[in-house]
Amino acid sequence: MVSALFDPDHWEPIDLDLDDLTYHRGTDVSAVRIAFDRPDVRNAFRPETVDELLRALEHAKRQSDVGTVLLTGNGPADDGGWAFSAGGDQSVRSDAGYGYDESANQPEQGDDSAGESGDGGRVHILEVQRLIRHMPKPVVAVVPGWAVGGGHSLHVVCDLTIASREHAKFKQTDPDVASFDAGFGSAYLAKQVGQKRAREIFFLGKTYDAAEAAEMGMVNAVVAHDDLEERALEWAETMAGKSPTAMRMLKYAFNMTDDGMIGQQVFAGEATRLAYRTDEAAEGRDAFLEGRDPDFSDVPWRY
Ligand SMILES: CC(C)(COP(=O)(O)OP(=O)(O)OC[C@H]1O[C@@H](n2cnc3c(N)ncnc32)[C@H](O)[C@@H]1OP(=O)(O)O)[C@@H](O)C(=O)NCCC(=O)NCCSC(=O)CCC(=O)c1ccccc1C(=O)O
Repeated sequence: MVSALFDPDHWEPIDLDLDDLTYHRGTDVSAVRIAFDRPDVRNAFRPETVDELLRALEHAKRQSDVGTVLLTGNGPADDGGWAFSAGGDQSVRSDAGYGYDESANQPEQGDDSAGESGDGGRVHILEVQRLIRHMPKPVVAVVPGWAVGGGHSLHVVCDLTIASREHAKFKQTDPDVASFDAGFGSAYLAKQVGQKRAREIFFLGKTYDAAEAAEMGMVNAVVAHDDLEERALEWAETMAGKSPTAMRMLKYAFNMTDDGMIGQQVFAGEATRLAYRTDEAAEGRDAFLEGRDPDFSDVPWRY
């Protein structure tokens, strides 16, 4: 069983040789489902999990017939607990970051998905955050249980969050374990819930249920636990019916005001891609290739 909330009728597996995640593609909806699959540690992520997330998200990004990414956590654990993710796996954390399991296969050198391991530890969940942020399609956090620490930050950076009424719980333990997500996990959270609330979440470390999180503005919808994935799939179907270009441009427009020059660059890249489709662009390219001056005389100065 993948997860008690997983409906095998709607999904087929994608084989990326994953151990810490499951990865599926919708059979009748143009969505993928990526799920943490370490329920017995509340879906905490270790470096191997993060490498796999980077691979799965990059794969999802490149599927031009996939409109939505659902990110969730499988469950329940043997003790009945549910989790989206409890953040970085503290059992493999050292003073250099988070370490790989030495007894297992490590990423090969030159494997881009693994990145540089530097002095032996990794703190590369932030690369996952950036991939979600720049994903040219919506990413939905589907939260069936705990979203804690770095797991909380992941739901914050997703475009939408849908949460289990009965089991979803939101909590920031970063300062309890001497960690601090000083980017999207905190500063962007403050844009969602306001400065006082964001500071309360980090400084007091209280636990909030789905209804409280929705009231604060960091959760879009609270759904009966058993209906969680079905509702997420309905959202994916709704979004699949919309213009892919409009959705991509809107996502990047929402990002842009908070993302500085990188936000402008990402949005501008998409604008360039659209401009490349014009006759004007073809004329510029053809003139260069034919060794002549470009003739833009037929191109109107639009207003
Ligand atoms: C999530 C809890 C609140 C759940 O509580 P409860 O339901 O009572 O279950 P437990 O009995 O506590 O846990 C069950 C089982 O899971 C293990 N476990 C839970 N969380 C983790 C974890 N994060 N790491 C390792 N193991 C975990 C727990 O030990 C139990 O195991 P048993 O063997 O059965 O005893 C509660 O579990 C809890 O508070 N968990 C810790 C949450 C936490 O502090 N997370 C880490 C925050 S820091 C972080 O996430 C890294 C931040 C980060 O990503 C980052 C930030 C800035 C720069 C870079 C990075 C980066 O790249 O990493």
